[in-house]
Amino acid sequence: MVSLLNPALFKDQALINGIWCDAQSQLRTKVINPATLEFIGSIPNMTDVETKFAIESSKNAFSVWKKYTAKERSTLLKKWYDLILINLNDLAKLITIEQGKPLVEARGEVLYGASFIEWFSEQARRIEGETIASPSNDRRLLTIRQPIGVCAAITPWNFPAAMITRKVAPALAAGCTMILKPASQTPFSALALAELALQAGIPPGVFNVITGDPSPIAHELTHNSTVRKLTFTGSTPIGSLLMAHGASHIQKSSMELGGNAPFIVFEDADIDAAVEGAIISKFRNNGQTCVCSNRFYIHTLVYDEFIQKLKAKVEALKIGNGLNDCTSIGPFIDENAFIKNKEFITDAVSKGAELICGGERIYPDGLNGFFMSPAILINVDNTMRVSCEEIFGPIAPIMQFSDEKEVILKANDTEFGLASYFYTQSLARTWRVSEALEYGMVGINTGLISTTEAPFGGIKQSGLGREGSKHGIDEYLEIKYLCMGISS
Ligand SMILES: NC(=O)C1=CN([C@@H]2O[C@H](COP(=O)(O)OP(=O)(O)OC[C@H]3O[C@@H](n4cnc5c(N)ncnc54)[C@H](OP(=O)(O)O)[C@@H]3O)[C@@H](O)[C@H]2O)C=CC1
Ligand SMILES: O=C(O)CCCC(=O)O
Repeated sequence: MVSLLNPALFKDQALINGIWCDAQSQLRTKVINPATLEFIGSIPNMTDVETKFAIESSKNAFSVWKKYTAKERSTLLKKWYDLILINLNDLAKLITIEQGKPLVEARGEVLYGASFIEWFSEQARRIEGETIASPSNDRRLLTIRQPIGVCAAITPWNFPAAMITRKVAPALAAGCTMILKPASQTPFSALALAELALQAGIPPGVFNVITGDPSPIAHELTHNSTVRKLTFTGSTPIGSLLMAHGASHIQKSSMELGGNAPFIVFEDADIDAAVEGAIISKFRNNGQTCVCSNRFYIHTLVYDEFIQKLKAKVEALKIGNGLNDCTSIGPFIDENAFIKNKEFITDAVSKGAELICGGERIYPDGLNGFFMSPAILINVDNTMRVSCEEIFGPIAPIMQFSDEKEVILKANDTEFGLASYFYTQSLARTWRVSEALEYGMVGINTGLISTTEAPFGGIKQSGLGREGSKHGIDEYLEIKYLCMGISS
């Protein structure tokens, strides 16, 4: 049992129509702490049966919620935001215990997650239509924007709070209702957020949370034509599967999928800044974010300096239980993630790469969790899995280059297109490279790009749609065109 300042935040039931409930089967799934392997609690193992109830509840709630004025919705979202800030420390502790990230990052995630609720509480009041110049005097043309209706979200374990608010807040701001299925490995943050939404006065059924077996739940969410929109963050294969399911009734979807971010350091870069950016963009959340740098391209003229400085910083990272204040790197989410990363290293080394630090299983302070020391691989090439697949772990694969055109070709040579990064002090190169990179997001002289105010999303197989920013709410609105005949 987790000890919290506000014990009411630890919920181990699903929330349907404002009522905390168990699975009809009474089956439950265990959740463990990935740093200690200790049992945290368990959650109802629901299936399509409970999903149908949740959809019905969301449908009924939609008929009420869509009639709230924009200001009323905005006020309730703002109350939710305020309650999250009041409970910041408990929510951060829950994230660290179920996901493993250091407490300082978990606090950052709660604030980042809350910022979407604050932002969309403001955007709720800026949903606007347009008037259109008419081609004839006997007609007037205009548009209004209306909520899509019942929406569903399926979220991953790497950001147990922020991936929820980034989807739920714009949906509710638009006047939609939402059914969430959080990741089974990190459900407690989502359930705590739902409890706070109830306390804020968001009406029953507007935000439902169901936990359990992803296949039957997702099957119902994607085949039931009441659910007009699905938003997903996770792996590309599951995103593709969900889109295919939803296609049966032309379900609208937004997808935030895998990445393979290049991180390019040109010869005119500020190397200390580039090393700092590399540490943040590669090792944040133990490398488990979709925008983490996946491949480093370093210009030959600054290669030795970059490697030497990066290695010193990587070796200084403190690995351990995220609840300890000095920890900068936590565990993998599970053993499979550890094994996958070990295989990346073995594959790369067998093809000629050199492991210059890390890559070992470790037991910091005697902990049994899924820990690996952060690794740097040099002499990497594009035949190695580590440069083609999403790593999602603390491995930095490094390659050299000497020509701008060549490095852009290599950076774009992937089916992914989410985040990319480069370092230079040349203004002309900044524009050239920014325009040439085939990615939804480009970090220039920074390794940290995410913020509520900016559009987050990818191109190619990294996804569809944008989250956050003024565009995020559009994903939950339909445009309706009104054509008014006018007798003269
Ligand atoms: N873009 C991103 O931010 C993320 C990318 N990934 C990538 O995916 C890899 C694998 O991670 P993993 O956690 O397995 O990612 P998944 O895509 O499998 O999981 C993400 C979400 O999808 C759900 N899910 C799993 N299987 C199905 C299914 N058949 N139908 C519907 N929903 C499903 C999961 O539920 P449940 O938890 O119940 O299994 C979870 O809620 C990572 O190593 C990383 O490369 C992973 C997470 C986030
Ligand atoms: O990994 C993700 O899907 C979310 C990235 C977190 C962020 O930077 O917004």
